[in-house]
Amino acid sequence: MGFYSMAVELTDRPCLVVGGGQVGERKVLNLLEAGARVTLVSPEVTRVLADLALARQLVWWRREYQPGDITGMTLVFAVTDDAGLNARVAADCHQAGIWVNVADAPEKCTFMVPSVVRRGDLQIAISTAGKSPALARQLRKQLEAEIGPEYGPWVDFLGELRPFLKKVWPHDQKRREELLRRLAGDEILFRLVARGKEDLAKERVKQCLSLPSV
Ligand SMILES: C[C@@]1(CC(=O)O)c2cc3[nH]c(cc4nc(cc5[nH]c(cc(n2)[C@H]1CCC(=O)O)[C@@](C)(CC(=O)O)[C@@H]5CCC(=O)O)C(CC(=O)O)=C4CCC(=O)O)c(CCC(=O)O)c3CC(=O)O
Ligand SMILES: NC(=O)C1=CN([C@@H]2O[C@H](COP(=O)(O)OP(=O)(O)OC[C@H]3O[C@@H](n4cnc5c(N)ncnc54)[C@H](O)[C@@H]3O)[C@@H](O)[C@H]2O)C=CC1
Repeated sequence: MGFYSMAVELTDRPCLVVGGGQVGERKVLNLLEAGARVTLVSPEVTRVLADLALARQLVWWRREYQPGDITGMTLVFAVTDDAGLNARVAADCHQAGIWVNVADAPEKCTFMVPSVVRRGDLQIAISTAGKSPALARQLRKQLEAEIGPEYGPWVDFLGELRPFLKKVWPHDQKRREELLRRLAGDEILFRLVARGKEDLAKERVKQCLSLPSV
């Protein structure tokens, strides 16, 4: 059965990470980047995680997992090196109806973490449904070489155009769609924005507005 991909809003949402090793560290860093409120439960943690706890970027419960820990959590990550414990965390979450990621047991996950190319608000997520995380990572590296940092400002630019075009043609959705598709693939505009020449790019958009629709 296939998996359903989502882009999830986690700002200020409580998320629990059980286990503070290498895998826990990777999950925590991604959660913090998404603005989640992270609680970490683990007797020992990596240096990076201990520093984040000291800087109050996360809450660290320095002890072993207890069943009540998952209460009220939006997402839970069972990422210890103890398979039995990970399975218990998963069972607690399944029973409580809480989404859970299990580092060593894809079949117990109610969500998996994809490999992600990040360029500002553009994200490209790669999932293999747990069949080959190594392939997901390799494809991320390939895409990172192809999709450069200039895609961040490009997405911002296109994001500004949409509400503008809605104002210009509030009732002509078909025309807006045609133009937005054309602009998203416009090589010259892309290069202008990549060179920081947003003003020139906007001029070009105005020219496009006067063109007959295709
Ligand atoms: C099911 C899933 C659950 C989850 O964690 O969400 C899961 C499970 C497991 N991973 C294992 C191993 C490795 N994981 C990685 C790397 C990543 N793993 C990630 C996700 C996922 N891993 C989910 C499925 C994602 C999907 O396939 O769609 C990434 C994409 C995202 C992230 O973790 O942030 C991140 C890359 C980030 C990046 O760099 O872009 C590497 C590569 C490396 O480290 O170089 C290896 C070694 C090579 C290999 O095994 O392929 C093992 C065996 C452990 C063992 O053998 O003991 C299990 C357990 C099992 O399979 O039983
Ligand atoms: N999903 C993924 O991307 C990957 C998953 N894995 C799997 O993830 C597991 C964890 O890997 P690492 O982080 O490298 O292990 P690790 O040994 O570096 O860290 C394990 C952490 O779990 C904590 N822990 C142990 N018992 C605990 C308990 N009862 N309550 C709370 N915390 C507890 C330890 O203090 C430690 O911080 C491995 O067993 C491996 O099978 C490994 C590589 C990638």
